[in-house]
Amino acid sequence: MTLSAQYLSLAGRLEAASCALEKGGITAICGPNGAGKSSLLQILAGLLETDAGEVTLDGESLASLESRAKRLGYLPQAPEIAWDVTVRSVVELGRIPHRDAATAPVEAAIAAMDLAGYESRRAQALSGGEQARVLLARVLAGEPEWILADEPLAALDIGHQQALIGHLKREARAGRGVVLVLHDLAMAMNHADRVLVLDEGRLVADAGPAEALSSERIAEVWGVETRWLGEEGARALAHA
Ligand SMILES: Nc1ncnc2c1ncn2[C@@H]1O[C@H](COP(=O)(O)OP(=O)(O)OP(=O)(O)O)[C@@H](O)[C@H]1O
Repeated sequence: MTLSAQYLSLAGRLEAASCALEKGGITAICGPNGAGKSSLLQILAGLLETDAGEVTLDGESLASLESRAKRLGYLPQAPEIAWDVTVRSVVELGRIPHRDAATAPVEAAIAAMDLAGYESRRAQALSGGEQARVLLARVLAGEPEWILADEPLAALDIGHQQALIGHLKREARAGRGVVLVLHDLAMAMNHADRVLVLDEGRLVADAGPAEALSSERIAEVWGVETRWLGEEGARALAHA
């Protein structure tokens, strides 16, 4: 049930980062530009080699795990669709690790990402946010145990952001692991169960959102004076 990283180091990108992530909740990875968030996510997904350290899934090294692609679904930062194919074909690619043509997960993913009616359209000709939803649907169609998504909310309008975070919360409650790189600290504060904060390649916090994203920590790591407004679960971040 655990995706675990031990002393991950990669020159200029990460320094001895260790964490043990659990299924059943949303973990957010936050930090300033260049802090190492995408690098950590790619390493957790088994897509980037480290100079030192190891990632294990339920105690087994990712490096030697044959079922990695089936168990870990990864969405890169600012993805683009480079192939001239239909929306449905892109979403169906999510089934490749399973080597099947199951339609129910494809339909469910299309519905979850509000893409009903888009199935026959050319994916390349969609807007940036629509393409982002198609690529998210591809990840969901693979029904991975872990969803690792780099800035999945960045291109989405507020309605689709709310819908996606609601969907990911339900996936987490249903027992999946969800790990999201987020720049929107209010989203992390309101929706994550746990927040990892990276600063210049070092993991400087691994705690619940209120502790990890305190105003003091934001000042220290991001160099910005802020204060949290509103109630728990509906906080907004204001410049102090
Ligand atoms: N392919 C690469 N080769 C070498 N260094 C890289 C590579 N990709 C990123 N870096 C460097 O590693 C550091 C961490 O980059 P990373 O993309 O992990 O940061 P990030 O926290 O995701 O940043 P952002 O918020 O800007 O997306 C940066 O200094 C970056 O310049």
